[in-house]
Amino acid sequence: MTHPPSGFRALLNRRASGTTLTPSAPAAPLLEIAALTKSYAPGLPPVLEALDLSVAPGELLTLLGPSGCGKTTTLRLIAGLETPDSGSIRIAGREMTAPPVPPERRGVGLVFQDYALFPHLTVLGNVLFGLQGLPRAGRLARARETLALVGLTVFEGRYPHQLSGGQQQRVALARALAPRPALLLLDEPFSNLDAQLRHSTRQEVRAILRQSGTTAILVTHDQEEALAFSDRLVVMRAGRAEQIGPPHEVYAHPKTAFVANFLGCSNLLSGTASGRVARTALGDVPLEDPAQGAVLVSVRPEHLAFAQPGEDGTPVTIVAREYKGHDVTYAVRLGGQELLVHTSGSEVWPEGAEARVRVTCPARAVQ
Ligand SMILES: Nc1ncnc2c1ncn2[C@@H]1O[C@H](COP(=O)(O)OP(=O)(O)OP(=O)(O)O)[C@@H](O)[C@H]1O
Repeated sequence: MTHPPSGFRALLNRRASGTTLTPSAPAAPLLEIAALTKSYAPGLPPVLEALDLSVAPGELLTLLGPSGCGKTTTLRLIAGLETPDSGSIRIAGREMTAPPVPPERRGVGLVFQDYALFPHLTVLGNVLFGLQGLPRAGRLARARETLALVGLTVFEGRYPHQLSGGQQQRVALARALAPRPALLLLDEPFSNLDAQLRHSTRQEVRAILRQSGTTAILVTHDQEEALAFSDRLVVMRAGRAEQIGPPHEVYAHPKTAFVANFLGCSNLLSGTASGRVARTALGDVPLEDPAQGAVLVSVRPEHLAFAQPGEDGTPVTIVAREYKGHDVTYAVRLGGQELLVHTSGSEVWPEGAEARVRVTCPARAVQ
């Protein structure tokens, strides 16, 4: 759970003109972070350790990782709400850390989990609040334009408590977008919404950001959200970026056991590799990349299937079944280890059954 930081009001209060940053060249990164390190107290291990990150203009990047890995701290450092111990943050080519640029002059907008709307202001009033630097006529036009962008024109006279959670989050988005920030930071913005609303709001927000060409960083610990939302994602672990890439690449080619299990789930088997094959408890498993010697092999549950009569397979016992309609996940026992097998819903095996499984795709050797 994250709350609006103390500098939030300052960010909302920033002048809408004159502080908005535009990238100097379209190809240059909009945000560049280099060797960013932060500890909250002397003697404690750093919360962020030499983090490198770059975000292209218009890109939607997600920071994904377990609680406490430093996601919110990264956003707070970018926004200027925390000071780094060392390292550099450049937004649109401008160094933000030395000398420190105050939050309200960074061209950064923020959206939080709990919306942080002002309850005594109408929807329009909330959006206008972020535009105090513009002439009154300009403010009204820009606020209404942004409310139209998020599809809330008809609600402009309502108060936050008269809106659904998803609508409130779109007001918060409008308020953050109205001053045309160079970079939008979204800190777990969908976590307060129920599952269905979370899904639709996420899609709407993504479409709005795309339509407005906004560069954004989303913080989440929800892997499905990260996969669906981002152009690239950063899997963070203990203050470091463990792997960065487009969602499908990171999912298909995890470099470490941590990434394989944090983004989706994976069966990890120890084995001995010789070129493109590893000998494991599942037999000889084909490898995507050649390796030698002792390896840890990651096999996605959807890359295991039950062998049909006549097909080779390793004998297993089915210990549990989770039927989900369109598909089924089985836990199977193989020696002393339990593996997950993900199959289509058309194939239903009873618990306790003896079956055989086979690997259907080349696997990854991970660190
Ligand atoms: N103001 C602070 N003072 C001291 N320690 C802090 C402070 N803020 C965060 N921390 C610590 O820094 C670490 C990283 O916190 P951070 O909020 O960045 O993690 P996170 O990945 O965003 O976690 P979550 O998903 O739970 O929000 C945690 O161990 C946290 O307890």
